[in-house]
Amino acid sequence: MEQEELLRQLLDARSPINIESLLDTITALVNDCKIPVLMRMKSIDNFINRYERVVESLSSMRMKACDFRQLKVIGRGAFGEVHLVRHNKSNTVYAMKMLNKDDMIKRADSAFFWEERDIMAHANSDWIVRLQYAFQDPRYLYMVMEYMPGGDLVNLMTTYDVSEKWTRFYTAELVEALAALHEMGYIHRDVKPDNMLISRSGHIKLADFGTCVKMNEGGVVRCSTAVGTPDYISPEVLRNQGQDAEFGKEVDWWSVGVFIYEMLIGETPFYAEALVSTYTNIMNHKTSLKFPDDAQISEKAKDIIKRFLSAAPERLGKNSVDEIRAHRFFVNDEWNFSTLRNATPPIIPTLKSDDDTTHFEEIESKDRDNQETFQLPKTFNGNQLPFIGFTYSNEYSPVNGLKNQKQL
Ligand SMILES: CN(C)[C@H]1CCc2nc(NC(=O)c3cccc([C@H]4CCCN4C(=O)Nc4cccc(C#N)c4)c3)sc2C1
Repeated sequence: MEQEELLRQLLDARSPINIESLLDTITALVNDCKIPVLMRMKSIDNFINRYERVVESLSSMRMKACDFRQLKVIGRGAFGEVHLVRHNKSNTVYAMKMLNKDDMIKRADSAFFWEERDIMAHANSDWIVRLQYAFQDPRYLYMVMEYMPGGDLVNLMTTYDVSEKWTRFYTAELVEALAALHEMGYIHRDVKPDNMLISRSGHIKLADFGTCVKMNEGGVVRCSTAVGTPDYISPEVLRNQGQDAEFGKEVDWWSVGVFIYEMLIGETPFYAEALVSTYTNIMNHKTSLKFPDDAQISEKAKDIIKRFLSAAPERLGKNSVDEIRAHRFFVNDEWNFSTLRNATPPIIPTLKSDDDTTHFEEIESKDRDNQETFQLPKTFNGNQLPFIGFTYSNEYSPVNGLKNQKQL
């Protein structure tokens, strides 16, 4: 029986001792010990002599960056970039996010990517960008994700004057996407147009889950760091900065209110030159929330914005997603929440090819990966340990290969 159970864990993509994780472990150990000062110790020198070539040949057989052709930089974040790439073997185009391990170690910030990896790997939802592969080398983590050729909603808002009809459609899709994420037990905490991407069909998906956090059984999160982008952050997350605060998924519904306002008015409701003034406006939202007199915005749009931009206990969505879906702002004669996925989106991206990037801003690549920025550590720091278990494949991998064998 133990044999069976052990074999099951080796083949289970979610098990910490699945084969991909064990291969990560031996690779990490060799990379962390293969430094001259450590190899003066006999036991380490013997270990490296036995395993160095094993790990080299292993790495040549596993997925690596050069299996992909870099086509274009399509995005940049705090610890890395997203590139449009083409997989040499399948010729398929993907968005490949690269996170710099050195930066994460230096900033002691090397755990946020687990939620992003797990959500995109296991969501299996039309509303969440899918992870095809995750792999790594001594310098970077790589997430190979589906390419969203329509770009993000920031780009859409700067390209078009968004009508209430369009806003209704994108807000409904955002509500469904957040409902799916909350259903998985996560709060996003950084909902903003930059994280809503348009697929080839014109429907949107949530992306960039670095700020996500798992709710506990009570559906709340105890966490002091205020994470998120100032303009979209809810008052309760702001107020409790530093102290151990408890908040729930309603923080995401606040951001939906900011999103609707921004699409209809053209700027965020609490924007101010100085950051501290933005915070003050958010804390005093009861008095600071204003609609410009010349804004063409319907009463029902104003109402839903006010219902989202209210204190947590009475915020729309606090009790259920259905109370959001029932709001009269969404009433229209073309779709409802159950037919939304089949409705015709406002914009269907016109694409000349599968690697068309016209809907993404030009970004020059910061090619910092020249060697000198990468100095060998002086002693064993275990710098590769935080990344063990990150490697994942949505399809063929040693794990699935073994699973498909008859004898298992
Ligand atoms: C402070 N700690 C705790 C952490 C809080 C959360 C966090 N997130 C980070 N994130 C990053 O460092 C990062 C790197 C590249 C791109 C992107 C996004 C921002 C720009 C575009 N982007 C993105 O993910 N795009 C994307 C994603 C999926 C598909 C497609 C396509 N097509 C495009 C983010 S660093 C960091 C620190």
